[in-house]
Amino acid sequence: MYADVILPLSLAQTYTYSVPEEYVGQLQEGQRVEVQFSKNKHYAGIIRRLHGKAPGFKTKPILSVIDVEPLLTARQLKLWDWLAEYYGCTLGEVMTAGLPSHLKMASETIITLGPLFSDEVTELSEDEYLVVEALTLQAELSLKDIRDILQRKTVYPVIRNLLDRHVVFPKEEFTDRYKALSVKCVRFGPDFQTEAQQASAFDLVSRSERQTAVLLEYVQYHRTQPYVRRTDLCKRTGASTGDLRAMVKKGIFEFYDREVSRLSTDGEAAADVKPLSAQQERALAEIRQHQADGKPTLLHGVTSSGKTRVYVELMQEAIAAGKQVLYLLPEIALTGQIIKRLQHVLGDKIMVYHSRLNDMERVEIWKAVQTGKTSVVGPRSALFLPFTTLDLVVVDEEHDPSYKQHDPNPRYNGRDVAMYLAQQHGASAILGSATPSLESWENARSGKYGLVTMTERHGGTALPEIVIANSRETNEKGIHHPFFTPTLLTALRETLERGEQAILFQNRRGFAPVYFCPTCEYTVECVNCDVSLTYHKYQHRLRCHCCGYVATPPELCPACGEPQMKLSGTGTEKIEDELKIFLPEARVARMDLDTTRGKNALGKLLDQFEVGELDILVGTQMVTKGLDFERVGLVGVISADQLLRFPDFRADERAFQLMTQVAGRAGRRGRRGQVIIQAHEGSHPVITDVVSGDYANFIEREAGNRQQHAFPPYRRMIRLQLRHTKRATAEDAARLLAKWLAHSLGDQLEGPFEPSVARLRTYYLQDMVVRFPPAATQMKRVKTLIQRCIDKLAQTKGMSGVRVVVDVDPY
Ligand SMILES: Nc1ncnc2c1ncn2[C@@H]1O[C@H](COP(=O)(O)OP(=O)(O)OP(=O)(O)O)[C@@H](O)[C@H]1O
Ligand SMILES: [Zn+2]
Repeated sequence: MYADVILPLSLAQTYTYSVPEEYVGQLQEGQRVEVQFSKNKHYAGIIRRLHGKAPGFKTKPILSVIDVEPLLTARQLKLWDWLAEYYGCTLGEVMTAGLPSHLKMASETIITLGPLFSDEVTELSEDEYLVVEALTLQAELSLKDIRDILQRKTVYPVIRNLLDRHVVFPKEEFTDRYKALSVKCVRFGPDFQTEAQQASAFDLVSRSERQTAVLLEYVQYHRTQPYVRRTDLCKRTGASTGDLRAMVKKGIFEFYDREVSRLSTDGEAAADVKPLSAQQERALAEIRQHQADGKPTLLHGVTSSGKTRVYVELMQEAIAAGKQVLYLLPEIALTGQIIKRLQHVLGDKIMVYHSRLNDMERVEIWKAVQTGKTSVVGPRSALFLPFTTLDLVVVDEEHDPSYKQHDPNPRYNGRDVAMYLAQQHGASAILGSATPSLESWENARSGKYGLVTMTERHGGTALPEIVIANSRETNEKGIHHPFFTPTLLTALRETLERGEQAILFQNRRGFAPVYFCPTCEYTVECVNCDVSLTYHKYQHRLRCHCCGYVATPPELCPACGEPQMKLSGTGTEKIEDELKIFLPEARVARMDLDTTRGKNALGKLLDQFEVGELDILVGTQMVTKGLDFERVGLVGVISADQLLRFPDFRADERAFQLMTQVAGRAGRRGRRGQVIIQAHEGSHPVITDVVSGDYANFIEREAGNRQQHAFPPYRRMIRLQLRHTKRATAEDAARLLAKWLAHSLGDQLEGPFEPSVARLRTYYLQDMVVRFPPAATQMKRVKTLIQRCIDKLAQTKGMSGVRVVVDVDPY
């Protein structure tokens, strides 16, 4: 008997091993087994198939069985198959993306003793004991070391047991594992424990209306909530922390820190949700109709129309029926308010899966999901969890480009995989956005999806007023500023005077994207990539935004020796910097990749903005995503032209989405918000549609353009990228491959050509693009052809080192 095993490698789909007599009858698909790969390398692989067909080579035996029960469900294996097939990658690459590293073990995996380990952990087997003893002496060991220590070939089952019992840990996740999050809460002080004492507290505060209100609210709120957070109490009564402190001084209250798990709300009771508005009721009824017809729904609701409340209603229902829900979000939106809102109403029934979790937390969620009782909110990686009773899949902000994984394989689109997953489970699916992607809009138009629209903002607030400021505008002295028009500055001042907040959007981080010599026009470029280095003022460094290369800015021009290097272009850092000159009093913070790298940095920033410790938030596209703040009165788009100039067939769509989304952050409650878009080309049709909020007009024109120029979704698209460290080899390979492909594809093939960044991380790049009609048979034909040609290239003399990256739906 033989087993085809998936290994975390990108060579072949599976690797065949023989099943030793002792394991026959024990093995199942989806189980992990330990196998030897090369001479010295062991892996935990996953059984994909068991069969009796001997391969044409001598097989190695399976060394040990790691799992008693399969780790992967049959559905997951099918999903993996589909991903590998559709996106043209290996199952091993899917495995690498889909399994928490805790569950992948390989010879080089390093383990250490867990910090909670004490000698009291008994019931260690003899082998386990040996490992633990070695670890107390040596701090860390690789699985290979352990094989030597135990003097046996197979150590994975031993390690698995130790991992499961948290005696040992894979090393990578040692950082901040036990840092529990805590929240400040309020409770009665020791002298106010009885009802009589509590009644007397009212006398103590009778002179202060505010404190009386706080006390009253506390008593009532505490009836429904096991814990009362300080911030909640302040919010509900309008009291300040100072008011509460005064009451602590009187001994009535005391503050305490309550630890909360980062994974769940720790059994906190779910709160009641607000009743649905008429618009939400109607949307819900329509969604149910589409569900009954077995169709996914596209929920197109303007910004702040209250789409989340609609999802929550459906999620509650599914969860109450004992089923699972998967709520997908773009990664960046995950830190914030939406999580709080979901947990507020769904309590510990929903867990948050995101990239900032450590591996142990991931495994914890994996196991919880496997029981079929836990629902999940997460980014695209949550699609790989072992759902068993999935009933509803929500894809929020479905238009968001970050659903696509660009690198490495599998280069999948989370939204599209979500649709497959939903279908696989017979779950209903909802895609939501204020600016639906053209693909989804087209699916709705063709009747494949049901369409539900919400045109009003919740609470009847008007959509913000959008005005265009000409970038060339000068002030009263005739002076022109490169990125602050007088219109924007005036509006900023007025906003702050009203006590409101502002958001400024510029899609470029750093201080200035170009550092050049005005004398000879030399531009400092990355040594690894064909891009100019971005100047970061705060660190006084030049950085490559493609590969991370860092350099000190040269004082003299490296080409001509002139000492007057200059900066050009505008990044978020520069905007933040210059704001200090125009608005010295304003409290400004920046939100981009550079300021949000730390584990909790982003959450902290958003909290500060929420409670009003900041006046202006300057940021990249991060600030456009799903933020819901009460007091944002103004949104400024620093340069619309920059968004529209992007060299991509989706540039217009992206620009429309970004501007509409960021505009939607303004005036979400109460006063109507204001949006200022700075542009040279203010009459660009995309800007006109953003200003009038005319999605229909925009999308119909966009659909027409794409149809006319044969772009997705009216054509399928596959991009091939060849990479090699020698330019000539990359070019030769590209020419060869293109010749073979063109033979069958004719003018469906474009290229080869150099992409706009022609060298990346020391590799020279050559691109080609295949566009073809969307029939499924075509897809199969093209992919088979591509694979054949790539195989042929690999066998061509001198070309074996050329890497070919296949990207299906590369957008
Ligand atoms: N039924 C309701 N009762 C009370 N408040 C509501 C209700 N529905 C929505 N809201 C409030 O309206 C605001 C906007 O809702 P929400 O954030 O869900 O909008 P959205 O459609 O997701 O917007 P965006 O696409 O801009 O993210 C939120 O502050 C939310 O709390
Ligand atoms: Zn670089």
